[in-house]
Amino acid sequence: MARDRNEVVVEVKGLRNSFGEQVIHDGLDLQVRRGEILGVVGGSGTGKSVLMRSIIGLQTPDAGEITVFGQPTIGRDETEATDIRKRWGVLFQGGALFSTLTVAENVQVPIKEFYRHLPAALIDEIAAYKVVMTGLPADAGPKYPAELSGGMKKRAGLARALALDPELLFLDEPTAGLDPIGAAAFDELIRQLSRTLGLTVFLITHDLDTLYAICDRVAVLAEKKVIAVGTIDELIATDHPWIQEYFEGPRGRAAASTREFGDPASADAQADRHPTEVRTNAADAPSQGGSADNHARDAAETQTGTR
Ligand SMILES: Nc1ncnc2c1ncn2[C@@H]1O[C@H](COP(=O)(O)OP(=O)(O)OP(=O)(O)O)[C@@H](O)[C@H]1O
Repeated sequence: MARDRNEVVVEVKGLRNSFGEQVIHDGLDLQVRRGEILGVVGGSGTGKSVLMRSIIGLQTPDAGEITVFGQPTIGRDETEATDIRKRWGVLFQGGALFSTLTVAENVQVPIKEFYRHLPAALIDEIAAYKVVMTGLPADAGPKYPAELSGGMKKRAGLARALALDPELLFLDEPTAGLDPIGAAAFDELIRQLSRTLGLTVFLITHDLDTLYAICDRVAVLAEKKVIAVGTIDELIATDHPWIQEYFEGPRGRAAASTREFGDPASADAQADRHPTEVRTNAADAPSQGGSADNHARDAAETQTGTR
């Protein structure tokens, strides 16, 4: 049965997060719709990763409501939380693979966690399929992360995120650290997978090329909330200074010109837009909190949470 592309898959209402005196989010609202690739941007330290961690249950907010697939995620008992978690995959910043496991074993971690009674041969087969699905050569399965290039590590992390056939994919800066060709290839992979598998994608990025190439809508974090959501053209039409500087500055213009000169991926993305809504509020520039040790933190989370 065809799925309603206006269905809200993730809904965040009135989110508040703080660390001691530092308030990260206050009154943050956001919706992610079925089948869209939603880019999430904002200055460093504006709380993009904390938002993602709140949605996936790694961060307990001070206040607010979060529903995923129509079900509240805060305060659920373990069984209910597990049932929801099975339906999403996460690629953390840096890939966060277990360094002592091979690629195939990394991909098997969530399968064994959630479906421990599956026969070993079937788990092997599923993992091998996911490895190939992300464009890795079949012989990458027995390799350790240290033997892989940066781009291959990202693909291995993506294979693990896809292990359970998720409907919803969270990606935290997936192209960070990749060369432009590798980044464009990874963008294309995400776009293809999202189309083929009907995935909904929540994608944190600083990469303007990624936004133009594959995102249906973009949410801008600033001033402790989501100050605007819409297509890039709609965002550019707003007069918020950070949005203007971001999209109309030299790097933004360079990324836009790539689109204008016929990048096929972005042309498709533009042609298949969802109905959009643009909201903006106060015109102040966003706060620029420092964000230390994100990579170490994500790796630590992966050690405990597998995704
Ligand atoms: N566990 C934590 N304890 C204390 N402060 C934290 C914690 N997690 C995040 N922060 C702080 O919250 C703020 C937002 O962090 P977050 O990692 O979400 O930012 P970000 O927008 O993803 O930044 P970047 O673009 O640099 O990755 C930062 O100031 C960060 O230092």
